[in-house]
Amino acid sequence: MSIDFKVADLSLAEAGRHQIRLAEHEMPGLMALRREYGPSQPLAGARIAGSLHMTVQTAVLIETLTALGAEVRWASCNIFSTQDEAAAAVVVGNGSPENPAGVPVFAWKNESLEDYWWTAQQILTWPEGSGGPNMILDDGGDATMLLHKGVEFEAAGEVPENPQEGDDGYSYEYTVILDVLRRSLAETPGRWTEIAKGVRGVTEETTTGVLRLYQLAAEGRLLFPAINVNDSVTKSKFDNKYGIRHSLPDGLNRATDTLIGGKVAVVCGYGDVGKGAAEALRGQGARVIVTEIDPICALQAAMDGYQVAKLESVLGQGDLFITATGNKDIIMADHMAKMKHQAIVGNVGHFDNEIDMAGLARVPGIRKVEIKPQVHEWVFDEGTDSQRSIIVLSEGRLLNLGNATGHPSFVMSNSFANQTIAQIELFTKHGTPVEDGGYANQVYVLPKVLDEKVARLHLDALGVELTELTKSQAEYLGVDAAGPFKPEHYRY
Ligand SMILES: NC(=O)c1ccc[n+]([C@@H]2O[C@H](COP(=O)([O-])OP(=O)(O)OC[C@H]3O[C@@H](n4cnc5c(N)ncnc54)[C@H](O)[C@@H]3O)[C@@H](O)[C@H]2O)c1
Ligand SMILES: Nc1ncnc2c1ncn2CC[C@H](O)C(=O)O
Repeated sequence: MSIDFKVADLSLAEAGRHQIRLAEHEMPGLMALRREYGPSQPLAGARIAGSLHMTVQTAVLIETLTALGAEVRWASCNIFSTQDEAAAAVVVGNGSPENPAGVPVFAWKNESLEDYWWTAQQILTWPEGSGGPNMILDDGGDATMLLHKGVEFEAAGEVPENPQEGDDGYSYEYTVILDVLRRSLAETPGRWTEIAKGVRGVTEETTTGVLRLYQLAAEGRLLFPAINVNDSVTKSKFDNKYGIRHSLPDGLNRATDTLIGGKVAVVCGYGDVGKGAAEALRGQGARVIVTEIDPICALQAAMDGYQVAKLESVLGQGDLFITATGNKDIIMADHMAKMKHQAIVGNVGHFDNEIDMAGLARVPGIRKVEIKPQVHEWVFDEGTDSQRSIIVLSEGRLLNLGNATGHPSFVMSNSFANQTIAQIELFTKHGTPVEDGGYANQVYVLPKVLDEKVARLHLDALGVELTELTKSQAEYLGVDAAGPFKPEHYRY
């Protein structure tokens, strides 16, 4: 291979290619964008650092970006979410003229945290003379955060001391990140500042990554423009909800094959993901209890027929606990100690900070038993009359990608069509004055007309027959018959 890469097993490439070929049929949005923009090559010159779950669906996204002229380097945004056959197929390539040599991928299932942060460096540091990345495509914001922290510490002239266990804000992963940056500053001072200068913008996939972007922007620390892909309606109201509705039961069944029907399922968080999770579990016959902090979402859950309770009130009832909050410290060790024998605990939020895995490991006498990869039994009070255990999936990381293969292609086609359009927007509008439609170092959402375009690209495949507004109806509604059909403040 003439490119650099690190994947589990290149011999899986043929198997991956078959799955990618079938996925293309299920991703009409991406395939339509390849037809529409292929001739004009709008991403020619784009060098995209991608940090997003390396799945079969992501492979179709990557090969759409290269079909539009981009060079790409890719890592996964989670240590368990890579499908090794997809990674191998992307490295080998699809033999197209725009992608003759394949794409450098640095991702494999079951990375260590040290591996993970090594892969993040690989997508941000391009071969000598290549010019480095000029676009970032992020999911959760780890690549964007590494670059921003690198610039911050280079400006400070040093990397802070590693926090010690027990310090506020301590996590082992954060010490890994600081070690990476400390080595980098020693080896190549100014590297991250140089890289950041070349980046035209970042497009962010998910709710949690978007939160981090708005925080950076609010502090005036965002180093380049950003597009919040998550809040395209055709992303968050589809992927987050209908995607999890499909992939949560998939993950649970592959992990434990425990019957869900008749059981009590507790879903923490009733936002877009929690709504899909609750619907899926009710669809399997579970009695679903929701926890929420937001009175509006709590009222929605109640009106959708769910009991809404505090987690502490239902610990002894739940057979299944799923976190979907995008927040931290949701299920703590003392909660898990009070759960029923063999209760199943899993997370579908972006990060593993929703479930207190570190606290669980510190419980006196606790024993961790690997049932199979990404399925662990944690035994409390072993050898005593009160011995019991819980089953934790994917070590608290998102189980639909750790224990299964994530959302299906059709729903990811919506998300990734938004990603592709957002990449084209930021790359081609670089240098355009804001008053002429360019982008400042702020966070933007794609215009509704593009959101509706993504929806249109997916209607035929589902046999949708769209009604057209008459001229007088359009005038009555005060909209253009071709759309956009809703005001910006409309909530879908
Ligand atoms: N696993 C996947 O494939 C996948 C897909 C999309 C998004 N996500 C991630 O899932 C998470 C949720 O995404 P979302 O779009 O549903 O976000 P959201 O903001 O729409 O919903 C989160 C909900 O959790 C609630 N919440 C916050 N703290 C809580 C607490 N302590 N107790 C109970 N409820 C609480 C909020 O009020 C909100 O209603 C994010 O981390 C997002 O990045 C994962
Ligand atoms: N199949 C998938 N491929 C890539 N990413 C996936 C897949 N399923 C869920 N995700 C997570 C991305 C999702 O848009 C998010 O917001 O986290």
